[in-house]
Amino acid sequence: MSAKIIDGKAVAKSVRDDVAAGVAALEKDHGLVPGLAVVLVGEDPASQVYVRNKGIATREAGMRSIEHKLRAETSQDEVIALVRRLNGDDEVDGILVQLPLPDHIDANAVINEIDPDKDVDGLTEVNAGRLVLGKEALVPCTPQGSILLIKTVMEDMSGANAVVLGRSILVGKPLASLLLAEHCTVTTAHSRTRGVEEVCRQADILCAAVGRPEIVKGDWIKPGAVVIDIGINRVEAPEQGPNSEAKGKTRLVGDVDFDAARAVAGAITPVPGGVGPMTIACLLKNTLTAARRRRGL
Ligand SMILES: Nc1nc(=O)c2c([nH]1)NC[C@@H]1CN(c3ccc(C(=O)N[C@@H](CCC(=O)O)C(=O)O)cc3)C=[N+]21
Ligand SMILES: [Mg+2]
Repeated sequence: MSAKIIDGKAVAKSVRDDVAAGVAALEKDHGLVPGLAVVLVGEDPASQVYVRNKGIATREAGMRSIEHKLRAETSQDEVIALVRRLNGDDEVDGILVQLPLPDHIDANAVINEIDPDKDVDGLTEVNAGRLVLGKEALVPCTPQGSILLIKTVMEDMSGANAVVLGRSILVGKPLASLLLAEHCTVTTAHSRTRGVEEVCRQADILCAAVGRPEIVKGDWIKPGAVVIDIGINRVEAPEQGPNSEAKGKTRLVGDVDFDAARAVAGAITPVPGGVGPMTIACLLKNTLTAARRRRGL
């Protein structure tokens, strides 16, 4: 048996098309063009690529992209002052502060300055609280995208055993809340979990978000399970010898040993082309949602 490969790029495209249609309707009916402000501090190359891609996707959806690029030495107070300015700017519907921030800045302090109704990353304490309480929230993009991908292969998650590997604030914790809201029986496993392989083998839905390349092996997976690989790990391309042209090149791998897993799973997301594209699509979705809700639409 070989698993169905879940095409995150295709699902993301359809989410983005829906967002674009919603944006067009908002402009036609109300003369509103949603705006997404992205704040980048420093010159981290990976972050620069993400921010550029977000800008392109935002404009493709018909929204305004407002990019603030600050020097790596920018003080925490200056970043907070910018966030407050964006909070007060009516043209700005969504605010995303790109993580990680430089070491001298307390990311928590900055994130919690964001107006919760513009917090399109869903990372403020207010949105995290709303999510856990089952209230209307802006939901973190990667977990939201993961749920949408599961729904493409599983009509009803009710009663399913869902295991989330990882307990980060960005992914693991909110994903566990979302799975619970879908009526799954949810287990969060992490570095202190005893017998993690056996825990994973019970999963009808296995979500891996620990940031360790290919740690989930084929024999951790229950036959027929849905496997959502949230890891994005850049590793040295191993097939390249010292004389290879590609020496020093890297490739992207997930937290799951894909080739082994696809022989056991019922459905699986690839890396790249799985959850990653959904993250950006859901960011656009949240920005449209924020633009509507802020105006009671
Ligand atoms: N405030 C904040 N919110 C974030 O959501 C956030 C962040 N900071 N900092 C960095 C991480 C990472 N992240 C990704 C988004 C899309 C892809 C993505 O589209 N990946 C492609 C491949 C991209 C590539 O080739 O590098 C894929 O998986 O197919 C990956 C990673 C959002 N993050
Ligand atoms: Mg996110």
